Amino acid sequence: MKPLPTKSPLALCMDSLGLVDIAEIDSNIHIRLMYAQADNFTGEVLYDDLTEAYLHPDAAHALIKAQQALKALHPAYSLIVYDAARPMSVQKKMWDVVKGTSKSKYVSNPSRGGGLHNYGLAVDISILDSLGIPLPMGTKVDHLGVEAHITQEGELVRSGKLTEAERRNRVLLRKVMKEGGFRTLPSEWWHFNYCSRDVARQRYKVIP
Ligand SMILES: C[C@@H](N)C(=O)N[C@H](C)C(=O)O
Ligand SMILES: [Zn+2]
Repeated sequence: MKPLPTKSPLALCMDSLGLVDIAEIDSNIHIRLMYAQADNFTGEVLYDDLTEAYLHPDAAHALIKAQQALKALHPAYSLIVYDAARPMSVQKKMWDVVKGTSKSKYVSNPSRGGGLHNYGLAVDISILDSLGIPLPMGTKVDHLGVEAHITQEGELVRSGKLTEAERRNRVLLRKVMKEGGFRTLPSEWWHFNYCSRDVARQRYKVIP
């Protein structure tokens, strides 16, 4: 008999908090955690023992609805998750990199309660085409700058910083995520919250 794969301490901690491994509930959603490699905005590996994407069950079910909405429109496309539940200990490392810089507005401050990732209620996500290649969205995921803002896409297209096809791809991502029940974040095309910060603080638990 094949032995069961062993889970890392962080994965077991996520399990113990009642979070769900997205791959276990929908194996068609791709997972590639961007903070498990050093080529992220911090320049450091932040998840040295996590390869799974976890979410609170409420957000996980919304994500499955979003994947179904995408498949209904484009059967060959699939969602790809770059980050999901994120411990507050990791949020502190991110914050230390940006605090006191112009990039601090792109990271939730842990001393103010952090953000929705720290409850397993936010996801960083994009769309893969039929060949498994991410659709062009105008910037890489986690580009901390105005080109990633969703509030100025018309102007970005007019000034040649975003193509019309890239804008349409972002619109498609927003459409299916909203159908799932997620909300957008003005400064990041890839980030979606399941609920407001107030609701998260009232009804859900922080991941330490
Ligand atoms: C750093 C970026 N990927 C991110 O997650 N930003 C949000 C706003 C957060 O830190 O909660
Ligand atoms: Zn995010």
